[in-house]
Amino acid sequence: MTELSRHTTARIRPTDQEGPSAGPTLRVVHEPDGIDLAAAERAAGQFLNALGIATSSESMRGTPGRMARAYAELFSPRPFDLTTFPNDEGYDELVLARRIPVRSVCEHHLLPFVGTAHVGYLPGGRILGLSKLARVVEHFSCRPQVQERLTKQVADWLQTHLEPKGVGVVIEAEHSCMTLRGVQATGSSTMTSTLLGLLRTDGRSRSEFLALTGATT
Ligand SMILES: Nc1nc2c(ncn2[C@@H]2O[C@H](COP(=O)(O)OP(=O)(O)OP(=O)(O)O)[C@@H](O)[C@H]2O)c(=O)[nH]1
Ligand SMILES: [Zn+2]
Repeated sequence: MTELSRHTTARIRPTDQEGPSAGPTLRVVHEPDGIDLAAAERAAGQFLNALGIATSSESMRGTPGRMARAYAELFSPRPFDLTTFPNDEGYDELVLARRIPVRSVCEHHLLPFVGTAHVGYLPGGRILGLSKLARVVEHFSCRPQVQERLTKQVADWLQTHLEPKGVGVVIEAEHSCMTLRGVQATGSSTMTSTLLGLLRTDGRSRSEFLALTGATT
């Protein structure tokens, strides 16, 4: 079973199973392997105590529970409908959503990385509700991640479910594990990209996409 299928369920409602694969009511649900908040709270308390941090004061008594709920929230994306519309006008130029916020957690240190994503596609038979580009980014951000995988998962998922002529994803993010601690490279950011279909193979489309995202060829 792939990483994608293990974590992500895309359901088509029974009333609407006909038409292209990305029909108007494709329900996207993330099913984490199982969140036990009580166990997470106990573990968070032990973790803090093991680091010499007492949790007995009034102001910190609730901290293990808050930690458990905070991480559970970071790992629980909101379900959404992947709404698409027929491309009746045959629009065949780039659709690009820029500066979509990215908030994720690196899987090595469980520290946040934050930045922006530029997500674009060249339409095929259907166009996508614009907000869904940001929802797909959120969907794959809400789990322990590496930026390279996040970038590729967003692109691959759109390619599979929207079937456009091309997809491009560029992410620029600051990893707090690299800025607040460790090497302490304050202000550094990391860029990653995935280009698929015509955005990968057609020189003009590729250059246009990279120019509009501010990335260089
Ligand atoms: N490729 C990649 N690496 C990441 C990402 N997020 C964090 N890392 C890196 O994961 C690596 C883990 O390396 P380790 O040597 O095991 O961890 P460490 O001793 O804490 O390393 P330092 O951060 O260098 O102190 C670090 O180099 C992090 O910068 C990511 O999204 N992609
Ligand atoms: Zn890290």
